[in-house]
Amino acid sequence: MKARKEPRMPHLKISGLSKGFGRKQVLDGLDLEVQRGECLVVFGGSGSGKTTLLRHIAGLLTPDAGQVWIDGQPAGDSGAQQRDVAMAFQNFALYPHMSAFENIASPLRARRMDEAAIAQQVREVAALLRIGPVLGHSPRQLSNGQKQRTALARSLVHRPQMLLLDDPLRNVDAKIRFEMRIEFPKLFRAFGSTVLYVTQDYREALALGDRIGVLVDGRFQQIDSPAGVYHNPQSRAVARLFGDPPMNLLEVTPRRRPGPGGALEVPIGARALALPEPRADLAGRRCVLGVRPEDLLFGTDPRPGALPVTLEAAMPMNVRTVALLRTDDGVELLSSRPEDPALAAQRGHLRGFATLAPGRSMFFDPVSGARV
Ligand SMILES: Nc1ncnc2c1ncn2[C@@H]1O[C@H](COP(=O)(O)OP(=O)(O)OP(=O)(O)O)[C@@H](O)[C@H]1O
Repeated sequence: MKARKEPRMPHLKISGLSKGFGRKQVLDGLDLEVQRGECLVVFGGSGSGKTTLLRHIAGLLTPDAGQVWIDGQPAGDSGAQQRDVAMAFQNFALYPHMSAFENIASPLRARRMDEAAIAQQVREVAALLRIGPVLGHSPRQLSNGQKQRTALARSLVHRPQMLLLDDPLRNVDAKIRFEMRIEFPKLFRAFGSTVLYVTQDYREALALGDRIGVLVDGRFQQIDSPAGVYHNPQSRAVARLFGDPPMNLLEVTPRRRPGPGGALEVPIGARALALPEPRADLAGRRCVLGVRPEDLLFGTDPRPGALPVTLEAAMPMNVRTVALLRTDDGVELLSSRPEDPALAAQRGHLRGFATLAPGRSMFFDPVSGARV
């Protein structure tokens, strides 16, 4: 007889979680499942409820409704201490009177571990975080990056099964943020912890998440892989949260192009832009067209179905060049392409044409914002 495959129990399961403070509903029937060893990034704007969610998982808040399960056990049944959940906050405060070693050792001392085991575990985690040489220093002798690593070592040292990180890179400089973004995935893998990682920075979310939960209005609007939220957003709200420069969003009513074939175009002012995808279902329907700047192509050669535009300005941005285009009716569009010094050096206005990259346009309902 064949063995039946048991469905894997999620390490963390949240269903219908609701929480309000006064009249403000912060979490509104939120659902989530996270597998053991997974890094789920909770991404949302300031005040969207990210910290409130982590505090429920850590057992520091009681929900108004709904439930948190850890390993299939209702989380309310045991205190946060027993749950093997570690939480680290934005400011990562270190004890100022203790050395880096003692700061890292403090959770182990609280567990009454013996000295030899403490020394070994502290040294192991310090080696992984590359702070071995500064373990004897006090916090004021550490650079900001070393402080950050020390604080992180303190939350990882007892190898928590679940690690809740509340925007840990918010207050560090760009260089450390970049370094840690590269190192975090390796560290998380080395420790095997399930990680819930809160951030307001979409680049951090894309870099770190196995999956990203996009928190808007107290619920996850989409929980998906980084590629999924970026290339296949299920709503306008999710689409506009990812990407810099942001996605072009235009209210349009697609119509059939003259001639045979049944292809569509979107009128923009007095002209129209041909749609490369077959979306006959959208003919005559008012909707919002979403096009990422990298999918709006600019060139100086006329092409059938291209939209005449004027290049107003081009600026370098990271290793890309972003062009601000304007249609003859004054509609502004952003187009981006791999670094293009000739375009970036362009002075004065340049006439040209905009076209859509095939298969990359998205459409949203103008009222609900849902993908159509
Ligand atoms: N204990 C509390 N009492 C009253 N209101 C609270 C309390 N905790 C949080 N709030 C409110 O709930 C909302 C969500 O707060 P929360 O800290 O969860 O947001 P966040 O997404 O983590 O924001 P940020 O990214 O800015 O830290 C905010 O409007 C906040 O003012």
